[in-house]
Amino acid sequence: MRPLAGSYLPEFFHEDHSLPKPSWSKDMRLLFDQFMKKCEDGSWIHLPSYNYTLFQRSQDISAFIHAYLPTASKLINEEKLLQAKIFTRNFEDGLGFEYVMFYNDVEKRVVCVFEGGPYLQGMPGCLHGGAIATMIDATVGTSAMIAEGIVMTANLNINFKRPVPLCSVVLINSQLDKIEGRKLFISCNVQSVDEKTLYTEATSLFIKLDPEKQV
Ligand SMILES: CCCCCCCCCCCC(=O)SCCNC(=O)CCNC(=O)[C@H](O)C(C)(C)COP(=O)(O)OP(=O)(O)OC[C@H]1O[C@@H](n2cnc3c(N)ncnc32)[C@H](O)[C@@H]1OP(=O)(O)O
Repeated sequence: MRPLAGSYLPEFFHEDHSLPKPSWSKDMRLLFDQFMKKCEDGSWIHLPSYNYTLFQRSQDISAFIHAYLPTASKLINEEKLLQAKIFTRNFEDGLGFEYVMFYNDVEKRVVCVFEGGPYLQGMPGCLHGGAIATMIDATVGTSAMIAEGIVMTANLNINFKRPVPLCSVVLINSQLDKIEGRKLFISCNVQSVDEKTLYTEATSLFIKLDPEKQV
């Protein structure tokens, strides 16, 4: 399996969607700048984000699925796979998921600065719970992938404690708690920018995929 490499991907997939855009709010931009400052001494790393999955060439996606997900591969339409994109990165700017992640290797933490746009409404004026769950999964998933490579979410347990106001900026803080064999335990919370409101708490279990197993 070839590793993910920027030079290996077609030019139009190189756009890093985690960089500031005119649609970002002042809070989002401020937090981005604060974290970029923390990156200067190397303690934090800015994680780029693209709108493709691990591989873009159809034969590589196919090889991945056959190696890691042989059961699913029987039901997958390979032609449709050519259109596959990460769904959090395919809304128009400012309308859906706007986010940027940073990683601290010493603390084993991934922090996501997230602003959920107007197309993510659930209850009036509030962010849809599924959108929050998606971003929690993406944040803890990133943490798991950094630690162990090819992983899948086995369990995601979420307590929604306060509604998240639509179009507000939140901090998603994740922490790799422990690794036991193929199991990764990662906890997470979602807080307001001023850290005064705890919106959501979550725990998760990720499993490192074993290509010897028929999943
Ligand atoms: C560039 C782009 C970046 C983009 C980066 C963005 C990252 C996004 C991340 C998104 C990730 C997803 O949404 S993934 C999509 C949602 N998830 C899925 O579809 C996964 C579906 N489930 C599965 O395929 C399977 O259950 C697996 C792979 C998770 C595990 O299967 P397996 O490999 O056969 O493992 P198995 O033997 O069953 O379990 C291994 C050990 O884990 C335990 N275990 C397994 N499941 C559970 C469970 N739910 N709760 C407790 N414990 C469990 C077992 O008891 C066992 O413990 P012991 O006996 O060893 O002690």
